[in-house]
Formats: sequence, C-alpha cells, structure tokens
Amino acid sequence: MREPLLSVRDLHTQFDTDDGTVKAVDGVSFDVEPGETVCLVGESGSGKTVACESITKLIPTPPGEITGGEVRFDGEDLADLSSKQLRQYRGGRIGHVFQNPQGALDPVYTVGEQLVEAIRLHRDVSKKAARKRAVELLDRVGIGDVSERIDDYPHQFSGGMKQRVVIAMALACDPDLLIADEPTTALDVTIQAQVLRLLNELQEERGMAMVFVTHDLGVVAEIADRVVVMYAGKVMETGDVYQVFENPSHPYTKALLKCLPGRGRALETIGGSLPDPTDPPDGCRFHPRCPHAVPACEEGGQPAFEDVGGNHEASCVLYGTEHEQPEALEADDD
Ligand SMILES: Nc1ncnc2c1ncn2[C@@H]1O[C@H](COP(=O)(O)OP(=O)(O)OP(=O)(O)O)[C@@H](O)[C@H]1O
Ligand code: NI
Repeated sequence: MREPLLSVRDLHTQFDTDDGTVKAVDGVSFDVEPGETVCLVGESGSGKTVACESITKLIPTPPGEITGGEVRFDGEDLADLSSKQLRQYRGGRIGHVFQNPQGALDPVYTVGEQLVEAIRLHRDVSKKAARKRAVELLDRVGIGDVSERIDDYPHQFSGGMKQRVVIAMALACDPDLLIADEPTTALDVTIQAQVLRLLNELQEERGMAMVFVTHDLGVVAEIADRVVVMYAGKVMETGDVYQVFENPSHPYTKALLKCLPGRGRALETIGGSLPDPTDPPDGCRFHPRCPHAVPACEEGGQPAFEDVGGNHEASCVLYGTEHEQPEALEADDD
C-alpha cells in the first residue's frame, strides 16, 4: 500500500506549567492521504491546535516539548530534519493558517511585499512573476480591487480581509498539505462559504490535502472526508465523515453531535467540563462525563480502538468483545 501524505503516529506533546505537566497531545495518531481533508474536532482544550503545531515542530520549547511519536510527510520522518530543512517545508509544501493569526502578517510591510517574499523564499522566480502570483492569490481569496489593495499595509484591512490575506499567504507556494486551524471562524457566513469553496477548488485542481480544525460541525459535514474526534489529548473516534455523522459511536461523539449547532454557531456545551489537564482521569478520559460509563471505563489507559464498521473506529470499552451490541448505547439512540 502507498504511504499516506502525512502520517502522525502516537504523537505526544506536553507543556511544563506552574500547575504541573499538561499532556496536551497524548498518543494521537492519524493519516492524511493526498487530496484528502481530515477534520479535527473536539471541545476547546482538547489538543487540536497543539497537534497541528507539532507537525512541523512549531511548539514553543520550553515550555512545550514533543516527547514522543512520529510524523512522516511524503515518506520523510520530519524528526530527522534540521531546523533549516523544516523551515523549507513550512510555508513551502506545508502551508499553515494559524488559529491566532496575530504575527502571521508583519505590520511594517505591505501585504504585497509579504506575499512576494513568501513566494520567493520557496520558489526561484523573479519579483515580477511573484507579484503576478500574489495578485492572483489575493483575487482568489476574494480581496476586491487587488491592484489597489496589494500595496496596503495589514492594518488597512478589516479583520475578515486580513484573515483572507493570511489564507493567501498559506497558499502562496501551492502547498501539498494545508494545515488550517479554525481558518474561517472569524469570517461571516458568506465569506466563509467563499473561502471553503476556494479551498475545495484548490484541492480538486492540485490535489492539496488538508488538516482542518473547526468547532463548526456544519463545516465538517461540508468539507471533511474523514473526522478525528479529540478529547483531552486523546482520539476518541475516527472514521469517514458519513459514518461518523450517521453512526457516531463513542459517547463523546454522540454528545458532540447532540448539541450540533446551526451553521456558523459555536458548539453548545456538553454537561460537565474537561478534566484537569495536569491530572486527567484513568481509563477513558471521558468517563466522568459519560452517561454510559461502566466500572471498566475507569481503569487502565484510554481503551483500545474497536472497529465499529467500515473505516471507522472508537476508543470505547462498550464496543469491546465483552460488550458487543451495547444495550445502554442503543437505548440512547433516539
Ligand atoms: N504554551 C502553552 N503552555 C501551556 N499549556 C498549553 C500551551 N499551549 C497549549 N496548552 C494546553 O494544551 C491543551 C490543548 O490546547 P489546544 O490549544 O491544543 O486546544 P484546542 O483543542 O486547539 O482548543 P481550542 O478549540 O480552544 O482552540 C490545553 O490544556 C492548553 O491549555
Ligand atoms: Ni485550538
């Protein structure tokens, strides 16, 4: 079988804090095939951003540290690369739209200068050719009057416009993989739809793959091929988007989908709250909030993944051999 474009295996990233060690990403694995969109979903604090930023080692060290696991991109183990080589990947073959876009744009250069610079950092093209490409990119992300606006400074753009410039920057070098962390959350619904359409087109034209983080399950339904559901640093469930929506299996996923928000609205909350990140519970991390918890859920580590049909698995003891056809779960499906 061919290797996936991105393969994240048993990734561990932690932070030293005054309150103790936060295992923000605690043994996370997922794959992304060329051209595929994998959505990371889960409540705030579940480790989505840390997982994304660990891929090209953007974690601030200290307080952060990637303590284990493997990240392979196009057959290359990224851990083996020097920081210079990694910089070639970042903004080159791997584009990244950050959740917190402050700092993505430099206030002292025009957006045009920054785009030209980003393109020329990775491509051996003339300034003129790079500027032509910058114009095309700004046009495609929906900046009107590009010939006027390209020489404006970031502060002259509204929040939504700035976010589109940030997306254009991430796309500047035609990445093979775009890591997009809540890229459209700040945008109004119309612009969001436009940006999602653009990303979709780029995938079709170029086979660009995406790791896409969002709280908006409406967006997930629209763009994901596969979904990775995270909770408290662990993966709870993963599967093809249709399977996860049609047959959510982990009680956490069921709870997330029950509070399915309308498009563009944030997730409503599930009863209870995330565990103390410095001292998560034994067993399944979700068990203290889980309506179906049985004593076995409180022991050991996060349960092994159980196949729940098709390309779909859940980390839940209720699907283990002792609990085949979990009645409690069935009764809950209303
Ligand atoms: N620099 C840091 N120092 C200490 N702890 C951190 C740091 N960055 C992240 N964390 C912790 O790591 C955990 C995971 O955070 P992360 O930002 O990945 O969550 P998230 O799923 O992206 O949430 P959100 O949906 O709010 O963006 C949290 O407990 C967070 O407090
Ligand atoms: Ni985040």
